[in-house]
Amino acid sequence: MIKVTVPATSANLAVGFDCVGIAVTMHSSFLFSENETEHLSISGCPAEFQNEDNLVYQGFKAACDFLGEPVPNVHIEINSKVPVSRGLGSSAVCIVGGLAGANQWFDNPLTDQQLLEIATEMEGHPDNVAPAIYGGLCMAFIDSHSQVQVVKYPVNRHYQFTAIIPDFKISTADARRVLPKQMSYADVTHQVSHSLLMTRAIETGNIDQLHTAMNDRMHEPYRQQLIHHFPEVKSLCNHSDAVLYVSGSGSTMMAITNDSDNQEQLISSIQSKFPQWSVHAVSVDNNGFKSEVLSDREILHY
Ligand SMILES: Nc1ncnc2c1ncn2[C@@H]1O[C@H](COP(=O)(O)OP(=O)(O)OP(=O)(O)O)[C@@H](O)[C@H]1O
Ligand SMILES: N[C@@H](CCO)C(=O)O
Repeated sequence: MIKVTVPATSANLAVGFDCVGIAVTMHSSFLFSENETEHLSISGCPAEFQNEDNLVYQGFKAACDFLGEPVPNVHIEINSKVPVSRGLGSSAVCIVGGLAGANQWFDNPLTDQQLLEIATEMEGHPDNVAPAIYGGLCMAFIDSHSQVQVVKYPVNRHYQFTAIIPDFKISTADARRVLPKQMSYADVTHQVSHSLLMTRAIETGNIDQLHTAMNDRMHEPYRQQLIHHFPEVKSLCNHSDAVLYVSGSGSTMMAITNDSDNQEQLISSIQSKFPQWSVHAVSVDNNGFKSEVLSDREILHY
């Protein structure tokens, strides 16, 4: 039996739309085993995803196709801690999980770069799949030769991340539909300068610079209409000196602090104002996905 563990990812970091994402310590795991009765069965996820269209299976199949191998009859057990359509990269987690499961099945012939290329094609943009594969804060883009380039940036160890997860979904497709088709030169200049400052402030731990940097003009102004209570959350963050951004395409909002008292104060203020939401303190996952073949003894523990 094969086990793959994949971290959730938080994309965009405000001014890094479609090219920056960070892996965090919230994980989903996937078990792959031979299926002796049918070509596919899936357990552990909502019934609506227990079919051929399941993204874990689609990833599994894509890797088999890439390798020119017949798709094995498989049972997939999903244990997902990453909420669906909440801006924490659940689709990227599934795609990377399926690709890595098939790769392990055939003794890992694919490199991480090849997994990245296939995953990016499936997801449409690399900002979630890159950190799910490599861990840490990744800047990733498709270059003029159609290759996916990735650069990892350091994250200052004094920062704390808090995922504020509302009780409603926003699908990425819906959140992309509200975006304008064009930007002015002035807005592009704003975006480039602020994203450079963002990566620098993330590295140095200068939270004042991070406040200045995370002022997005590409997507957050348009997506805030989909995230009820964004202004109230922002105001609570201001009281705790926390920087706030829309994680991926929402609905999760990610807060960054550099003082643990501020983080605790923020968590308790969000919990009392929005008791139906979940709030998680998370750290950076620097490793990315992990795949392994479980021993008989380990299988017994499942
Ligand atoms: N546990 C799961 N089991 C099966 N499919 C899942 C699971 N979690 C997510 N998915 C798939 O991922 C889709 C959600 O992807 P979507 O891009 O809308 O949101 P997201 O990836 O969570 O958010 P974002 O890309 O903004 O971080 C679901 O419709 C489903 O196809
Ligand atoms: N960069 C993507 C992340 C969500 O998949 C977006 O904001 O639409």
